[in-house]
Amino acid sequence: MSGSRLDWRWYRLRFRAPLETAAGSLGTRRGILVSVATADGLVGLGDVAPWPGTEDRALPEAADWLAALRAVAEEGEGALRQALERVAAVTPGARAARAALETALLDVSAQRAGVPLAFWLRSSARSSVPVNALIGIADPERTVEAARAAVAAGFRALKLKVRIAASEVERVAAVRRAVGPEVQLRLDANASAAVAAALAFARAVAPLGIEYLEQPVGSLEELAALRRQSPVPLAADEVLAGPDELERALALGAADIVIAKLPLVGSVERLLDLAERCERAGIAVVVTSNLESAVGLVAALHVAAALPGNAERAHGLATAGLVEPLGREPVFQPLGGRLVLPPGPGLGLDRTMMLAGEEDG
Ligand SMILES: O=C(O)CCC(=O)c1ccccc1C(=O)O
Ligand SMILES: [Mg+2]
Repeated sequence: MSGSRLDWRWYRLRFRAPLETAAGSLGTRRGILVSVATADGLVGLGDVAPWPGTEDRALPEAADWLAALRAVAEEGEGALRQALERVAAVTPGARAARAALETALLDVSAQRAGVPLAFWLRSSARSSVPVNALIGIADPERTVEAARAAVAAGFRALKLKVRIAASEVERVAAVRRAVGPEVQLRLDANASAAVAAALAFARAVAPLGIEYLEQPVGSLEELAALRRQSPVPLAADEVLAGPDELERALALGAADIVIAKLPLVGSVERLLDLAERCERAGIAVVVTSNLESAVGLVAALHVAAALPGNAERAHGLATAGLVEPLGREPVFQPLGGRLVLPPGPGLGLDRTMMLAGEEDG
């Protein structure tokens, strides 16, 4: 038999505690696990994990996009690979599905070559990646406690979710006092403020030594305007969701740092190309999870390990512990502030373990 098989299963992740952000509180998230089984007996995996909170619209788009490729997969793996290049992925759901299918096919290729996916993508990849701890919005005491615990566990970078408000400056200052001057602090405001308020906030936190302020305002134009005056470097995240937004961000000079999430970019290979371009333009790329299952998280880890640029830059991948694992999947918990690639070929996941499990979502 020369055909391949494309399958998928809906999942639901439950947060151990709600994650509070300036854009709202997250208690669950849904996604779709994708598998490609090849004629030579390999199984590749991918994760459809659109922006949390957009699942109602994006997951049906993703499932429709996958359904259109199921018959192509039966013609064979080669036909599926060609279709992946040809078939447009216009909607956010289709882009997340495209990222998942491409991940599954790359997983298969790297397994065939007998190397971890990161090394299949780039021979000079690294086998571990520094990561930032993620701390949601909470009162100052709990924030400081979480920051101390993260530093004690070996994290050298912390990302605090913040609101753009005068009261938040004191919370950030309390963290800086608790962790000392060496730990990197990143602040993420999730597109919640206007330019004037964001500028006042940036000026107020600048003396605390902030690595960057992530997406304080909603649009690229606002980010560009803010960046002309902000004493703190700015990162673009949710504003990059569209297919051409990174081009616009570069043209506008909207960001010092680009946050790259695989389901939003829609392609591993495109993400790596964009990262090359950003690095040449002096813009740092930080890969983050999208709060997905172990499949999407480990895919992002391989991509982060294959990125060009500073190998010691921390990425936003310390999120496995925030949610209940799906069944018996491995939990990618950082050790000493780093995530280590699983040693096996491809994504390095046990395929049978990932595919067993109830449909949910
Ligand atoms: O960057 C991290 O440390 C974790 C990832 C994260 O914060 C995130 C996860 C899902 C959706 C949005 C975001 C975000 O950066 O705003
Ligand atoms: Mg963000």
